[in-house]
Amino acid sequence: MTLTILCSGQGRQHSGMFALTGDVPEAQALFARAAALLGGRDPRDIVLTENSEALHHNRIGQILCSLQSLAATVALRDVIPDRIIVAGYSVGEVAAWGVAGVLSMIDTLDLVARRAEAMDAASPAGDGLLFVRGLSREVVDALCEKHDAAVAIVNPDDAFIIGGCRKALQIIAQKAKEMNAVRVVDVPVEVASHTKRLANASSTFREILDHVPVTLPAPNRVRLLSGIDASPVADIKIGSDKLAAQISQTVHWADCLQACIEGGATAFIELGPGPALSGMVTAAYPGVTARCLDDFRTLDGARAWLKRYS
Ligand SMILES: CC(C)(COP(=O)(O)OP(=O)(O)OC[C@H]1O[C@@H](n2cnc3c(N)ncnc32)[C@H](O)[C@@H]1OP(=O)(O)O)[C@@H](O)C(=O)NCCC(=O)NCCSC(=O)CC(=O)O
Repeated sequence: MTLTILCSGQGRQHSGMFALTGDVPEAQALFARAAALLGGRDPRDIVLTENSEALHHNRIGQILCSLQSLAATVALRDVIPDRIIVAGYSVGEVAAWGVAGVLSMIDTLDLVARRAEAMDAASPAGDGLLFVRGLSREVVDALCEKHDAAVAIVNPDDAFIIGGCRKALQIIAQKAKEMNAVRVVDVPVEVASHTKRLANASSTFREILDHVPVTLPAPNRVRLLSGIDASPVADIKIGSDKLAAQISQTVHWADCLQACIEGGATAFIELGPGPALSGMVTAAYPGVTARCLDDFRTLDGARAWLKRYS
């Protein structure tokens, strides 16, 4: 039995997201660091007091999502097995490096903040992401080419995240509906992540990575995957190149999940806000168990479930 930990990307931040992790003593240093990165405001207060729009601003969103993956990991550390696969979706890939022990958790949070700043600096105002399910890759590519957008993330089962300026995304959404796409939804993310529009942010982030201590390969029984090609991350230079490149290159998430399955994954837990990734696993691999932290009412419930795999 092999457990896979999935670290969420932006989009599902919510007021109750720290209900299980906020009081965990081992996570207090992480909450304190996140507060320092958020201008002295405690992330637990931010999620309770700010509206949904504020929680989905790029920099705040990246910090909140990553903080939750890291806090949940320290909270559940005693029941996380040594042998795991770790993969992160979008900004979750940086958190995955922290979860895998390749970066210190504090460095991970700092890096996420710097990544967000580089992306905000590089991003034209009014950019965003759109979700489309039910059209082929060829059709989606053609729509993107025509309207100056690009496939940001390839999800399982003909589901795509498309990045571009909101005006272009509106036109693509309309056309996709006319073509009978099964589902078309705006994603509450305010940058066109994983598209060439953020090429400058990749370069900036690559330089930043050179100044952070990285321990690669990961500990013996930890397999860490790269989002852009689903291969194991084993080398510092190549790994850093890919982690920076993913800011402006398509993430092949369907391939990543398939690599987890081929690597022996029999159960998945999503550590982050919301059920987006665990839901994708359940839909794409019906025989595999997938849960997210938000499925549990208590940390003890999550712990009991994880004990089956430790
Ligand atoms: C965009 C979404 C809200 C779309 O989810 P939805 O649930 O609305 O849509 P969906 O198509 O998956 O599911 C709709 C219905 O179809 C069903 N369904 C699911 N999979 C199916 C399949 N393969 N075939 C047929 N039906 C399927 C579901 O059960 C659901 O049923 P029913 O309706 O019966 O329930 C979600 O994918 C999401 O939250 N994604 C995470 C956000 C994201 O992608 N963020 C980008 C990160 S970028 C980032 O992080 C930037 C950075 O920093 O780099």
